[in-house]
Amino acid sequence: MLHRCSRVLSQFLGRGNSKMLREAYSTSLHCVQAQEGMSVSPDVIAKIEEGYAKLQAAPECHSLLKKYLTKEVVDQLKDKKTKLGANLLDVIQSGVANLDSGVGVYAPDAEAYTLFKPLFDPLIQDYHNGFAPDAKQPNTDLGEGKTSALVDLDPEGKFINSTRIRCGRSLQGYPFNPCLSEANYLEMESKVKAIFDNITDPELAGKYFPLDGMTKEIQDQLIKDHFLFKEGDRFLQAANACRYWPKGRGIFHNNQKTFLIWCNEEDHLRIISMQEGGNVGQVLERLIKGVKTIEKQAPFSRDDRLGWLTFCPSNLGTTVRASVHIRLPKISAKPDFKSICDGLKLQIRGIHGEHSESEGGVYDISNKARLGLTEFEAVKQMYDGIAHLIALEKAA
Ligand SMILES: Nc1ncnc2c1ncn2[C@@H]1O[C@H](COP(=O)(O)OP(=O)(O)OP(=O)(O)O)[C@@H](O)[C@H]1O
Repeated sequence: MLHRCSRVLSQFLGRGNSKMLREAYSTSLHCVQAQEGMSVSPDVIAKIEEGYAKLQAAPECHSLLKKYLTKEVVDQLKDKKTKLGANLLDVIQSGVANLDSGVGVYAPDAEAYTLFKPLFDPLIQDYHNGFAPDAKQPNTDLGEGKTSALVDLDPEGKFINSTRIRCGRSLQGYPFNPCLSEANYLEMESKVKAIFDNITDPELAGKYFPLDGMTKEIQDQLIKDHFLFKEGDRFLQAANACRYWPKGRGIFHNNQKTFLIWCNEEDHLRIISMQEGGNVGQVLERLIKGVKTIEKQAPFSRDDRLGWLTFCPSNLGTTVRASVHIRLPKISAKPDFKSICDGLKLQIRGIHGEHSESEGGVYDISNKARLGLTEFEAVKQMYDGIAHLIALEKAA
């Protein structure tokens, strides 16, 4: 049996003192009793083996999961369990259910990254531009003092609709989605809400809107306007990441909706800065201020090798995805558009985010790698790549 205990500290939360909040936070971390001696049940092992066979038998599947879940890896890992009780099936089930996954794996808790490293390490190396098993994420450098170098990419407003930079953070002391209870979700939400209530900077201050109780109209409008996460993502659902929905989920935003924080979607927190146009420097400057404000009050999980820890290995390290919504009608019509973007280490998505299509010729283009480089370098990768694409478009 897995036992979790946590002490309620609501009497501390909500008071406007960040030191007090931080102390209250750290004394309420979870106590988790290890499950030593418990093995993985035969039916779970059978499902892992069936999953492996399903992937192998699917020619349409090109996920990194399929590439790196070899027979040897299955045999080596199928009977392993983390201290919180997560097994290989928890890691692979989304990619097995969704054969069109690009990555196909999630880490149910932080320990999964080390316990299941024969699967994670080569997959991480492949996704993050060759980040080797002995490589180490550099120290955090969000780009303080350097944002003025990122001048507006599109001062005439011909190509870029909007710019967005987000990063993810996991609250120390809590595992990731599949291992969280309903009480965990609610407790985390109340902790971060107290932190949000404490934001006083006029550019950042705003309000938290829980999903539970939000009208369908408001929710749909926020999604349509690109501010809020979608509901019912089949990749997350199959990863067991949507349990107790909408409990503990929500969005904080300032009045202008240029600084936003998602609570308990894929990651515990997603911190987002966005605005219309191509002024990357301004967007990054606001994100830096926001991240520094939040991290003063909440300790986040960071691994010496993998950097900031996230549920999906594609987000490890910096966790930064810096994107523009951009129209490049001439070059995006060319058959080599994707390979040009690959060469610039850029990822193309549709207008409504991952797994969506372009609309009206607008693409979401961002840095692809998030690990093995600093936060500023990740943003700069997008910045330089987009500057190059705009030059190609102008010349086409
Ligand atoms: N540059 C941008 N301008 C406006 N909206 C954006 C921009 N980039 C992304 N978005 C919007 O943000 C929302 C979330 O997108 P998406 O889920 O692809 O990315 P994400 O937040 O980086 O998370 P993940 O990579 O985990 O999916 C979507 O509505 C998407 O259209």
